[in-house]
Amino acid sequence: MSSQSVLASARYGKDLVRVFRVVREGSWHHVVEYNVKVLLEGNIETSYTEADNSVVVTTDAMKNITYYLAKISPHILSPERFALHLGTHMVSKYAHIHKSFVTVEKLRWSRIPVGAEGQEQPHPHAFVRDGADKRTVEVEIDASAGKDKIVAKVSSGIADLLVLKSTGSAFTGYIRDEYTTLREVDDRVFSTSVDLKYTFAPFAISAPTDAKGLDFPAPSQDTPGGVWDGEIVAERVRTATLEIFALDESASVQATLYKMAQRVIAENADVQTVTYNLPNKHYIPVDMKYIGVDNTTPSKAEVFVPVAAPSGLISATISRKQG
Ligand SMILES: O=c1[nH]c(=O)c2[nH]c(=O)[nH]c2[nH]1
Repeated sequence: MSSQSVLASARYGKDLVRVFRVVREGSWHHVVEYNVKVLLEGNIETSYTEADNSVVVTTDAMKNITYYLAKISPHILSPERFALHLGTHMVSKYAHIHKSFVTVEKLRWSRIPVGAEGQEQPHPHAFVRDGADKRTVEVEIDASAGKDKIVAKVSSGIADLLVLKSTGSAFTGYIRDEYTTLREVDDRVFSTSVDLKYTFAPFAISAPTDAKGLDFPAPSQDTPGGVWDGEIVAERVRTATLEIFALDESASVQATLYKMAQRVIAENADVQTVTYNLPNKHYIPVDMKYIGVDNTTPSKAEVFVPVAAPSGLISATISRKQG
């Protein structure tokens, strides 16, 4: 039995580490809430093949390191930088760990506007969950060429950004054959839950420098508005996505997706590729002919059934043209 199998790959760690951090600037507070995943690769094969736990950094320790860095990292307010800090810390702290994979999901906490109508000011320490969408960051730290030759790959994104428009969307001209029952429409409801991911070019990054490995220098080709300013990029991508969704006279989900992606690439010099996954959440006009009421002609359609399943699923990756 043993000669027939080989350990092809192995990776382990902690998932769903929930952490909330407050940073106080006097009475002006900043807060972040993250769901963190930390996975490691390296010389860990024998823990699988020989029950050798001497190579195991416990997943419990990974959770503790996550909380400790949440306490002391100067990068905690940026999910990109926090993930880079955590990932580089893991490979530099443990000699036999060559790669780390850190995922951070950032939940929305926005300042509550208070004050007289039209003169609202953001509250210094009261926040509201003003959307179910999440900002996501995935970092891969590769130290397999040496602890002084670490390469970082970062991709960021948005998940669960639910949008709907009640006009400004048509769908016509598609293949019509014996399987086609869909009616062509010049006006329909368009709703999707945006899931997108954009990648930055890989870059060299130094290991944490002090004895405890608690800080690390910026990436060598740090550029303003790039991975080091992830919040700026994320806000631009969110705004571009929402604006194109609202303003585009949509010919299809595919065509609107492409316009969103083109704007993301045009506005963010450090973004190399962007991938959108757009479910087409169908809203079907109720047929009321049985009672002599027209609710199916697009201009007369007012009552719809939101259909959870099945949904379309339109996806594409758009890259920056080289050269
Ligand atoms: O925007 C759309 N793209 C499709 O590919 C498709 N297919 C379908 O049935 N409805 C739609 N809508």
